[in-house]
Amino acid sequence: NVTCSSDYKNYPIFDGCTPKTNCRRCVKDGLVSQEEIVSLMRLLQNGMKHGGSSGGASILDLHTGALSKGQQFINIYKSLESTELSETFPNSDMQVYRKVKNKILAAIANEFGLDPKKLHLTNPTFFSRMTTTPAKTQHDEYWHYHIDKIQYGSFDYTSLLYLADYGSDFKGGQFVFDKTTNNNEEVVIEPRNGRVSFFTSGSENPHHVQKVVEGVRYAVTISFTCDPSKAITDPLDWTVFRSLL
Ligand SMILES: O=C(O)CCC(=O)C(=O)O
Ligand SMILES: [Fe+2]
Repeated sequence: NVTCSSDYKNYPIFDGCTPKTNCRRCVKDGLVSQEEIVSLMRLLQNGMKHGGSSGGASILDLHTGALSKGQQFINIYKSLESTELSETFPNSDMQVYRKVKNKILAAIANEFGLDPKKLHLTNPTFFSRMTTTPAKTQHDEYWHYHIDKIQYGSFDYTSLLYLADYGSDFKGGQFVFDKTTNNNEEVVIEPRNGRVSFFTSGSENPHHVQKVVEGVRYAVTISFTCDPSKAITDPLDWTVFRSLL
């Protein structure tokens, strides 16, 4: 448990959801199965084939279609044909993505004693790939100290799902909760395949990612808000998506 910051007061408050006196950090293993990890890695790798940053950090956002490419971002939903899209992101894997998101939402609601209906997915929610390639733009500089609520605004609860193992798939790249005025100790989270870490998004939980010094680090940032006006929807099935074109 950590003492909640007052960051949340600068935003609309949603009773029974907005962190007030119950701020925490939590790590859970075993929530996501190896089979589910395989599906998520397929989505990530298939998507990255069509892009990838020229620097060390690439993202793929399945909600907006944003994909790092070179020094910029493209919208993969606009740049691929609909048949290519359904091959790149099979519906069965997209279903796993939605299911895993719902499991994490349920775990957060349970941990914080919230009604899961009050918690909504928000932007940005994205896959990340971090490598040792030197940064070319600011977007590649993933290692900076930050506070999610300040950086992203809508976030109230941040979750991170790791898709690679620290120590074997990559070296460096540990997640660090930095010291605060109330908390004089750094806490390091070791990324592990299938490990889910979640925490309240305010200044009580400042953090950074150490630079990756070897190998490739894969993760998903899955973000939640209490503000229904900041909610985003799940990516659609391609059969539905295509019928809308
Ligand atoms: O990948 C991680 O461990 C942390 C990423 C992060 O801090 C963020 O997306 O805001
Ligand atoms: Fe963060």
